[in-house]
Amino acid sequence: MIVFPNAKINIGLNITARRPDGYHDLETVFYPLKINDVLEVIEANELSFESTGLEIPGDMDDNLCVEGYHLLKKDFPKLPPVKIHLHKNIPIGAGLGGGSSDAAFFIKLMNDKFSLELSSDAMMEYARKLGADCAFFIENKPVFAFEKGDEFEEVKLDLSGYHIALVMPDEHVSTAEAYRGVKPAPVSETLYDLIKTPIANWKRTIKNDFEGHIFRDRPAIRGVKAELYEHGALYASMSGSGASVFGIFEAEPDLKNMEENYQVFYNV
Ligand SMILES: C[C@](O)(CO)[C@H](O)COP(=O)(O)OP(=O)(O)OC[C@H]1O[C@@H](n2ccc(N)nc2=O)[C@H](O)[C@@H]1O
Ligand SMILES: Nc1ncnc2c1ncn2[C@@H]1O[C@H](COP(=O)(O)OP(=O)(O)OP(=O)(O)O)[C@@H](O)[C@H]1O
Repeated sequence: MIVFPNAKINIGLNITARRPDGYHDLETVFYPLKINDVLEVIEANELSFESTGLEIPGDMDDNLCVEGYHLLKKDFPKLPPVKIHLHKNIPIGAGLGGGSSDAAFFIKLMNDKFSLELSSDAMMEYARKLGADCAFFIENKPVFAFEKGDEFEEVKLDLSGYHIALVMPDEHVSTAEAYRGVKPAPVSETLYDLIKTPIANWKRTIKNDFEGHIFRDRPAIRGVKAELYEHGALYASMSGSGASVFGIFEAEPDLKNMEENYQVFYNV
């Protein structure tokens, strides 16, 4: 069985409080992107994991798909061993949630393949244990997310009439490091309301709280956002904890000069 885990972007990200468990409360809007990994699972005699494509840091046991297998196996001891093949295409350490998506799609695939009969809520519960971003990818539709980023309210947001371009500078930001640099603060106007306003307003109203310190330490990323605006973006922002930056355009932009320095994905 083969599935195609996709990336996400965060449109707006407000970090509102530090939680007693060391995590942070936040509000963000998750939007699915058309950049995909390929994940194949075959029944086998022993558990194995192999990856092709982009190199994934860490060994087999650190991979979120393998962690997902162990998590399910605890509750479904009869689950047979599987061979997992992941072709990695979503940039890593990019704020695109690639690892989280692989894990969520792995859970959905195992649920289908072995008829585990888990509800969407039950799969989200497993996903939450693997990472804050992970639960979003179970239903994988635009949502306003709150608390740790793993509780959701559906939002009607359809950007299919726009062109989203994604630019990947040659920088990788660790999520934990990104959170350490932020001073949480409550918001005066919730993103849940702001996201319903015209995109032309977003440049003024919708922010990613990570940009402050990450742009200070890594000016190249700030430069990418500025260039997207110079190319006519209606809205541009770093995604999640970076380092990728996306731009929302009315028509397909010509970013050829950016392609010389960065990896550019069009119409994602
Ligand atoms: C930056 C975002 O991608 C925005 O969507 C997410 O908040 C990160 O989600 P994720 O990568 O799935 O995060 P996890 O793997 O659960 O956590 C990685 C690290 O990020 C920090 N973390 C994450 C989520 C959150 N709400 N508060 C945090 O402080 C913690 O230090 C944690 O150890
Ligand atoms: N299947 C996987 N794909 C990529 N990274 C993985 C995977 N499983 C575990 N990891 C670990 O997770 C780390 C970050 O992965 P990922 O690419 O999802 O981060 P990110 O782009 O910063 O996403 P996020 O938006 O969730 O912060 C990697 O450095 C790697 O060690």
